[in-house]
Amino acid sequence: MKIPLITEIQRFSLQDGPGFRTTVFLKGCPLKCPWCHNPETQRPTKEFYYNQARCVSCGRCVAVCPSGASSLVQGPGKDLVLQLDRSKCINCMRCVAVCLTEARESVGKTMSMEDILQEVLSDEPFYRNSGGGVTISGGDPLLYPAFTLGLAKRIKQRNVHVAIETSCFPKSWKTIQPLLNFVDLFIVDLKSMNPQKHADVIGWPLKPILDNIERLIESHAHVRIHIPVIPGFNDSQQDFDDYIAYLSQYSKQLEGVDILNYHVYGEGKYISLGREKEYQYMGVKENPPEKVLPLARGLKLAGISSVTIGGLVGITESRNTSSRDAGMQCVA
Ligand SMILES: C[S@@+](CC[C@H](N)C(=O)[O-])C[C@H]1O[C@@H](n2cnc3c(N)ncnc32)[C@H](O)[C@@H]1O
Ligand code: SF4
Ligand code: SF4
Ligand code: SF4
Repeated sequence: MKIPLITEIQRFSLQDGPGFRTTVFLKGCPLKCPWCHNPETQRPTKEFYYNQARCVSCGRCVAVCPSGASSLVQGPGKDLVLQLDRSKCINCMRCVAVCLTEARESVGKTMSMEDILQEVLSDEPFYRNSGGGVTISGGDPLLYPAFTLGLAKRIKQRNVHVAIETSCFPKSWKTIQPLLNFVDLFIVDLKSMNPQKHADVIGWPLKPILDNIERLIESHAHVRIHIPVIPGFNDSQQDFDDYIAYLSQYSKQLEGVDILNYHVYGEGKYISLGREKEYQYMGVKENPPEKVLPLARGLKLAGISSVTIGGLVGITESRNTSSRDAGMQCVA
């Protein structure tokens, strides 16, 4: 079984499903959404953040670096400054271990299934009181189907609600089907309805994703759709109409749709990972919330009962009640 690194276990999360949740972020994703706010979860291997503001140019990392990726060079004044050449880095993490100021921070932790379970189940009483549970996210949990299945099973054994947040990318339904018995809610991201744009920009075909959504619905799984609305990518009226036309076919079966307006929270992480050059959205302004209202209204008019802008923030529902029945924030 392929075991993922964990980038974070986020407690008291309100946006990754109903109620109070703990979200487990797995490291690794085969898609390449250029706006992704979790760039640290894209690569499956360990890497590190470098926060220049915390660096005191002590040179400890230079002394241990086996590849010459870290060096001290003359700065603009007389002082030496640290220079980091990530192209030489072999991710040995020695520099992280010796840095005393936390200018270097490791991303991706090795954890056993038992460690993860212990941490996520420590908030069981909060889940019961709020109708919450555990969300497995990333990266993409379906990159690690056996691990995700194992984790979901163990959490379900404690009668705790399990959600997974995924782009549903696998080309084979066989990867997803075994999860049906152990996952209470599939939160599926639909990044574009345009097959060409989907393949060109995200690097993955749209068709298998739509097939998987349809199979989930046919299997009576609880499904919420996330639509990230990204400036210049899928925020035109044509894009909105395409989403509405497709999702209206499933208006009665879907739990709901959450519209996620693009935000810039990932910017600092791209810089700390040394990937600012590949982040095409650096400096791109967020759309005003009213930009997505035509999409929200269109989805409501198409008969989708639960449509939110921003996700299920603060929703309370009793356990074993689907979010379809919950009193959630509705728009339009
Ligand atoms: C980081 S993804 C992880 C789970 C899975 N890989 C997916 O794409 O659904 C979690 C959610 O964050 C959303 N997201 C990613 N970057 C975003 C951004 N810059 N602004 C708004 N939402 C974003 C995605 O659309 C998805 O709904
Ligand atoms: S060990 Fe830390 S503080 Fe010292 S030079 Fe390296 S990054 Fe900067
Ligand atoms: S992780 Fe990279 S920069 Fe740090 S010591 Fe190892 S090779 Fe050098
Ligand atoms: S699929 Fe999710 S985790 Fe992967 S790049 Fe896209 S938004 Fe990020």
